[in-house]
Amino acid sequence: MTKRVYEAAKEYGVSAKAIIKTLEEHNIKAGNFTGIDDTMGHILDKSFKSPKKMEKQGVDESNVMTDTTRKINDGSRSNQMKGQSGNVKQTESAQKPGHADNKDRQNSARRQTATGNRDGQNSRNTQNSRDGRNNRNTQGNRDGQNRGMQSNRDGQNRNTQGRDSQGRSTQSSRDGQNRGAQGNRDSQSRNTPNSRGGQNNRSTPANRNGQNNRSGQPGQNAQGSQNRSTPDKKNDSSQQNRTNDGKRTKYFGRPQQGSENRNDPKKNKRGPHTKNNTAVKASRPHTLLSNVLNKGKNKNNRHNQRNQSNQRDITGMEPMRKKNYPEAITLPETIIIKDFAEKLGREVAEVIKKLLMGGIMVTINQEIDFDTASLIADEFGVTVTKEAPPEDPTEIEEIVDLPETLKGRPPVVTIMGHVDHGKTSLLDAIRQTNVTSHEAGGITQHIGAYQVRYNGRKIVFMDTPGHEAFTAMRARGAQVTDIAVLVVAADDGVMPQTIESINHAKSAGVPIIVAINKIDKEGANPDHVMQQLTEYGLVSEDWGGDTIVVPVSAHKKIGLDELLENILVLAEVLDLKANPDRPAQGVVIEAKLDKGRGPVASVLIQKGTLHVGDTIIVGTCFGKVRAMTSERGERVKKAEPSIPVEILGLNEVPEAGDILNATDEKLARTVADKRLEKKRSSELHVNAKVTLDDLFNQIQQGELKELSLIVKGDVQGSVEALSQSLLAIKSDEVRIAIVHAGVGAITESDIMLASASNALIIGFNVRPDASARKAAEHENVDMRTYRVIYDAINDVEAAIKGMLEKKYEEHIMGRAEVRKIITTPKAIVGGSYIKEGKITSAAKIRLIRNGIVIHEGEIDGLRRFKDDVKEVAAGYECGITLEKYRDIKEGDEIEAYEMVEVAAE
Ligand SMILES: Nc1nc2c(ncn2[C@@H]2O[C@H](COP(=O)(O)OP(=O)(O)OP(=O)(O)O)[C@@H](O)[C@H]2O)c(=O)[nH]1
Repeated sequence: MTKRVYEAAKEYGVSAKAIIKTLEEHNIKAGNFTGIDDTMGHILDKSFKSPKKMEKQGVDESNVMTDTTRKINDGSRSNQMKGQSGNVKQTESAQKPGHADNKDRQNSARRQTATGNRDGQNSRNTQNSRDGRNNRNTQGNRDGQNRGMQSNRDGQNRNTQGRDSQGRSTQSSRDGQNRGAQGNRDSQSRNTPNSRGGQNNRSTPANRNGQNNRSGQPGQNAQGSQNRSTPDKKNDSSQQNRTNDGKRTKYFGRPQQGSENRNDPKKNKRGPHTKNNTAVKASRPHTLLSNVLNKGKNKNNRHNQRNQSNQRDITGMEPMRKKNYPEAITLPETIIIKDFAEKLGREVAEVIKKLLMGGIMVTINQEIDFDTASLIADEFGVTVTKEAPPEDPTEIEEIVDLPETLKGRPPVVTIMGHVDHGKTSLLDAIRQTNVTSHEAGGITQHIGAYQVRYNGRKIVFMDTPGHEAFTAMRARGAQVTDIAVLVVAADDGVMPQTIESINHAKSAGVPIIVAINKIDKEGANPDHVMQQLTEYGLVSEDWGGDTIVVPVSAHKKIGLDELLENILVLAEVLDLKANPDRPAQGVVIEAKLDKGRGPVASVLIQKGTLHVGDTIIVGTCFGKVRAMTSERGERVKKAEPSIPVEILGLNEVPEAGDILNATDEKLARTVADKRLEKKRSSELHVNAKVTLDDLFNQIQQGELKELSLIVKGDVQGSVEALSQSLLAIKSDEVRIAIVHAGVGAITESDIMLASASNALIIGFNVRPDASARKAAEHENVDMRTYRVIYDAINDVEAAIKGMLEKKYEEHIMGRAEVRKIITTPKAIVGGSYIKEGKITSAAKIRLIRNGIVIHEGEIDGLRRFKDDVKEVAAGYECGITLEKYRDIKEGDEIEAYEMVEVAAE
């Protein structure tokens, strides 16, 4: 009777676990009650019997295993050890050129070893005249054993295809053994790994080979399985094995045939390097299938897949289903993962995985930018070039100016600085000294910029001090400023807007000249200012830095020449140039509709020269330049780079920051039309947004069948409660859907979601953050915030029924940031900085922490220095105490608002 694992364990004096583990290492799954077949027996012998014992047993076993087979077995082992065969001819052939090409010598060795085994098997089969059952068992055992040993030697390889193939062979052997030698093994045996091996074998080449051998034809898998499941048949099969003993070469016909082919290259259709080919050829269709199966079986095993391809290489065959990965691809600015994977010829999962490894989480339909995509493509060894962006019919083609066409142009200067530090006074002082007195005549008029002449050279000053104009232009992609003059009052020093100005200039890449103003004033301390500026990276040239610092007095007109001189020096360093001989390009600084003259636009020409009579396109407007005027009110016929002019002749009023292009009339018209179309459609899109006020109207007009809501709240409980209550609102006309509900402040992404899904945002005890407010304004998204759930539900219900009462509207006055907490015996004072608008002592306030409203109430005290004040404007600091509330913390936001009565419509 067959030994069970636990019995064997006793016999070897080891634990059953050790037995199971050892068998597992040889790809045999076993449990405590699994019967030990011969293959297993040999494995266990080798593992748990001492060499001496083994030797002895080897002799003892001579009645089972012939000397020949042992020799071959040894040969196979030595093949494995050396990675080459010294004594088996067929194995030598494995080293022929086709294999020598193979870089993976290790695999080659493995392959050779496998072949050696097979060969050995064949020769055994041929030579052996012993009982078929035994032979087959022996073969099976040896085969299994050898390969098992190989697996042992190369643990890594256990999961490779090589190993698979070994595994399959092993299983096949076992299978053959089961069916052949122990055809009537008990059912338990069928449930052992062997029988599982048998199942696998049905789809594996080795087994199929075995089956073919047995049946003499392929496609006997079913029979194989029948054998296993039908004892009678199994017996038949074993009977057949035995009776067919003499025809064993037929049994193993294919390998034998393969062996012949290997020995005789002439017979080998695939050429000299196909020793293995032949073997594989015989089983190629099976291999294909088994590859697929193995892929599924071992899909998580990268090594396996890698070695599969190695194995194929060793065979010298074309890798099966070889993918032709592109070497180079072109990519647009952004690409969806799915399309990207397609371009790479890779699985989406592979691409996502690579991104994940780079710390980027994406989904199949998500977009990645060109840079990210190039990095990933690089990982796959694919070269990337950027696709030319599709032509935009709303764009005017950029003219590239050759270096030789460029000529010097005046610098354009913007004056920036904190409130009251003297920007306007400085501009005026420069204008008075350098415009009115030097260029007599003409009434100066405001056109947004003016030119001054100093030492025979021009400087253009933007007439709108402060960074508002600067940032507005930049937001539209227009950069007009070459140099920023940062005005800092010598008595006040660096203030919040000074820092903001520095940051704006820095982010725009505009060099800064510091003008320390009011040096005439008592208490002026320019050194202190210079000291403060070093903290922001502005180190004066006098102190070894590279920032030009000029002490000035706008009032006393001190240092103005020096300032202008330095502007010109810096301009020279900047080497400001433009091509004046080309169609003009400029930026609108200001625009208005003049009753008498029609649309008027102040433009700063940046490239080329604008002439009266030129056809121009400015944003969505177009026209012919009817007249041009300088800031002195003089009519001019042309305007060169850096020159500000006021132009007449446009069909509409453009917006500040719009780009002017001189072009031909037809193009101007069509492009302006396209731009207008684009603008209208985007406006239409924005206008279609649902609002609580317009809800009833939209429902009535049948425009709205579903009211989408985004619910944000301070805690999960309130979000859930509010969502449930909102969903419970009954209406025949409209269905309520909550597209998103979450905890936390209303963010920009909530707004974008609301915009995309035409949803209303209902906030409970939360407020929108700054970017969300801006986005909501831009996207026309209606946000409603509540402190009482009941109010929110009431409002939505009333809006659906068209009964929304709206007597008062909340008007946000300003926002302050609490920067320091001052504790006094009487109160907790929030030392705050007014970021936007203003805060008045009578305002209602909300105290917001991380976007959550933590308190709503009134202001108790508003102080600047030691004085109580009624209001504090943006850019100033103040102390705020709240009525009956002391939990103020640094970083909190105080939002001041008032309720404004809305006039009845
Ligand atoms: N003593 C002295 N006072 C000056 C000087 N320059 C400006 N001032 C005064 O400082 C105050 C603010 O000057 P503005 O030119 O209005 O300052 P600003 O920076 O343009 O102010 P905003 O336009 O409010 O941002 C005015 O009262 C000026 O008279 C100066 O050089 N010396």
